[in-house]
Amino acid sequence: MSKKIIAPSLLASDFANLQREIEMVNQSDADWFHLDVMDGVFVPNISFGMPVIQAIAQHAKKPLDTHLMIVDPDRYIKTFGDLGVDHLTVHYEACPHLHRTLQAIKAEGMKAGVAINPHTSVKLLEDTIQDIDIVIVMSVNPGFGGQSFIDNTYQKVADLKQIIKRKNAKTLIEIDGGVNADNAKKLIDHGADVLVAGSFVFKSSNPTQTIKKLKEEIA
Ligand SMILES: O=C(CO)[C@@H](O)[C@H](O)COP(=O)(O)O
Ligand SMILES: [Fe+2]
Repeated sequence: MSKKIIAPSLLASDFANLQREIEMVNQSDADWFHLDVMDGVFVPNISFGMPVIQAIAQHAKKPLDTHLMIVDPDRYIKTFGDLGVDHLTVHYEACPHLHRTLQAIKAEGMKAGVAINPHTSVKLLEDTIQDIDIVIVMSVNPGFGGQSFIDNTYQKVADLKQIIKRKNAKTLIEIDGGVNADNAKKLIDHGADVLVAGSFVFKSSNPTQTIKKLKEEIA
């Protein structure tokens, strides 16, 4: 069985001590950094953008998994590539020419991801799945950390796993939103490969230990 991945979301970290938070993730059992970019249009919130990611990239020693919650993401693909981002995920709902967008991301040397909102069926990815490196199944409505996990995610993960198998694709399934020690193992059992965790990690009293426990939970 392939290695399961934990990606702490810096959205829930202490921005006033960002370097310290990055070092914590560097030293921890976490595998990736998850970076949430929000534009205040696609989602009703604004997080951080290029200058902050540039600063993060200077200190982070693990892959940068970047989740764009923005309209018209094609405008910035080259910029994110130049910043050294490793994975660039766009929203299905924001891309009228998804196949073209995926090719453009790969042409800049990044892994190409597609995120789907809770109301978006995994069936809509059938025709592009072989071109997608990562699918982020949103288990909350995007825009904010600290929300409650939506239960029908389990079924979506199982259905998506079937599509990936049937199409002989190598796509990773990533779950984003409300992930904690209570749902982590069940998500993996349904077919997830990557779990994003924001509040559960950074709002805990010992984030390093929390990451370690999550990793043990899904091992
Ligand atoms: O993309 C998003 C929210 O839109 C996520 O990446 C959150 O940052 C996850 O935070 P928690 O739900 O784990 O607190
Ligand atoms: Fe995210």
